[in-house]
Amino acid sequence: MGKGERTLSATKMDQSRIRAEKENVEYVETLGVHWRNLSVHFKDVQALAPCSGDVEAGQAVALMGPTGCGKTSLLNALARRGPVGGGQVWYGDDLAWSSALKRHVAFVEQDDLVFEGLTVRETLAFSARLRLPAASLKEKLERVDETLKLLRLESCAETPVGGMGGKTISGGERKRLMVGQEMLTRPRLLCCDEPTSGLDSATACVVVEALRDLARERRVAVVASIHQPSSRLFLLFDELLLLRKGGLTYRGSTADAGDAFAGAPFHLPCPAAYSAPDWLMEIVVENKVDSDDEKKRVLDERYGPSTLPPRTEPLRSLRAQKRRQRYAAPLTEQIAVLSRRSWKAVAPKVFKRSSLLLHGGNATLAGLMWWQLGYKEKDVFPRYTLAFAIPIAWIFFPLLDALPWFGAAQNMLRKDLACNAYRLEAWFVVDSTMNLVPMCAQSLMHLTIFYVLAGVSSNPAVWFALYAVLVASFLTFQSIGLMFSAGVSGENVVTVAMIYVTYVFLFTGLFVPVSQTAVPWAVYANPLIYILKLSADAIFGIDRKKFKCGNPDDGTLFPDSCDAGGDGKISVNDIYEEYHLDRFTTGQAIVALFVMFVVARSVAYLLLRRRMKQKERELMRYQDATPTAEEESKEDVAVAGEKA
Ligand SMILES: Nc1ncnc2c1ncn2[C@@H]1O[C@H](COP(=O)(O)OP(=O)(O)OP(=O)(O)O)[C@@H](O)[C@H]1O
Repeated sequence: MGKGERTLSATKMDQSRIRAEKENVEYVETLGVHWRNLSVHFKDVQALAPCSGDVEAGQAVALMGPTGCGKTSLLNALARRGPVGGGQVWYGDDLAWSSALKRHVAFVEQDDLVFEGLTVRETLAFSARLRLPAASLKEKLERVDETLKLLRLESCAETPVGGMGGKTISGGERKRLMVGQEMLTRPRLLCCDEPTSGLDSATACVVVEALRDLARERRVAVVASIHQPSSRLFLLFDELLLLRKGGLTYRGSTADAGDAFAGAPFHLPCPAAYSAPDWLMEIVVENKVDSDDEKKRVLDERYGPSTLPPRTEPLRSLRAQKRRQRYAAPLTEQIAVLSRRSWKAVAPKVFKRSSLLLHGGNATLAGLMWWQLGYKEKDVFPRYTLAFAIPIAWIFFPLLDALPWFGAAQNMLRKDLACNAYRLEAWFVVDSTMNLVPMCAQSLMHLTIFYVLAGVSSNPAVWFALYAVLVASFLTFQSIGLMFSAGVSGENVVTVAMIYVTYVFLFTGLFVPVSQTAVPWAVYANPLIYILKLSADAIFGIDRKKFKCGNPDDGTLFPDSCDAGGDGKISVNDIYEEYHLDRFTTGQAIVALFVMFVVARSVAYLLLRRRMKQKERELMRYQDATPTAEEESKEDVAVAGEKA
């Protein structure tokens, strides 16, 4: 690190100290983590056998071991994202876990969850805006620049993170971006779950170099689980914690690890053809280090849970006068940032070629079928069916479009909610509304083509009314789709949606009179009948044109007007009567649709909330259910006393 950079980070530390003092929060410059006899259980499953260790500030520590030995469980316990079954854990010199520590501890998950459509800089900027408390926008953007530099992401800052076709960032850059998102909050302890999984060894080295630099330059305590590292990558770490199912197998410098079992009673020197990490993994996986009682005894003497002294002095909680607000950004800022983020994903869909072709093609085909309707008796029935044909696409597509909504968003949502980036309500309103924008544009194009080709009316009010019907239609059916998406899991969601679509098309009263069905109320619960009514109101009611009777010898559906004695004109009232369009009023149809929209959207939100809250509650249980400092100190002294 150059002199200039050192001065820069010294200034940053001073700023952090001043900010902490202003907020009357205890300033934490570094934060190692220490654990003694720590174990993790899930009911009867022991996920992590008792083990002890330390990760000091400024150290990069690798966590290795066979699959299922408890690496993730250990990381989760240290970052309080999972249960701590037993033993002691403390932070820094003497801090017990408390919710005030949360902001100093970051966790990088195994999955690379990025919001497709954003660039690297935008991803960091949106995270900064949502996750940095009370800093000005300028400060937040400075933090983004600093993070880009720190993780050597400057050269790809303007490259999309994925999803838009064309150039996107590499796997290694993605991993560094994940670390960068966590580094924005300047944590003192960083836990990474398999940050190199899926990367080739050269790219993995770049990621680990970034972690090591972070540890050295920023005095962050870094602990990362790692699979099959190359020798070069392995030696980038200062220390190794090697786990096996029964506990810790090695704890010490990575440089000495290869020969740790060369002597008696193990006699397992690293063969010349092997790299140290490969050799260590092999002897652990094949149980070569604990194959007899003598080896077990020596292992326990060297690395067993009681080889590091427990803490006997009381612990204390981090002093934080103000109770921190749960969300760093106010609701308005959350909505503004989420809207911009969502818009980035939605904007390319508005004029997506395939969608324009689909809806333009459908409208043209339909327009050719209902070609240039007039106002004669023969046009009455086509105009009636037109009331059905115009909104039909805006029932199907919004419903089907909404089905994958929750499945696609849930992982990202879980990650963002876990770090309190925004409220679920804010995301729900913004995301579901933004997804309507492409529909608004495409339905407008669809209606206009269809309208002109079919010669619906020269009265622009008819066009406006029909567009309003389409908006009502996709609002209602999108809400119903969201409800299915949030409430029904897996493949069943498509099955349920298809059954619902069948119901919507059958229970209209068009095929069998309502009174003759076994469940007449089911017709009235069908949103389609209200959409049909409103669509017919626009076509006949707003236009209010009379239709010229045809030749009476051909037969007529409107004998009162067209047989002898009639005036030769079919009125709107005759049409309403013939097609039972006066079953309910326009006002009743609007109210019914509005109620259905509100109910479906509210149920969708409640179902989503129920699903997300289960996970969130679990996390909060680990993060917030903490004994007071006094209780914890008593407990720790008692544990230490028992051991002594
Ligand atoms: N929530 C849970 N409920 C029940 N058992 C669990 C749970 N989480 C983990 N386990 C079990 O605990 C053991 C340790 O799991 P953990 O994920 O910590 O291992 P790991 O070393 O990280 O594995 P991998 O390298 O495959 O990711 C495994 O046997 C796992 O099945």
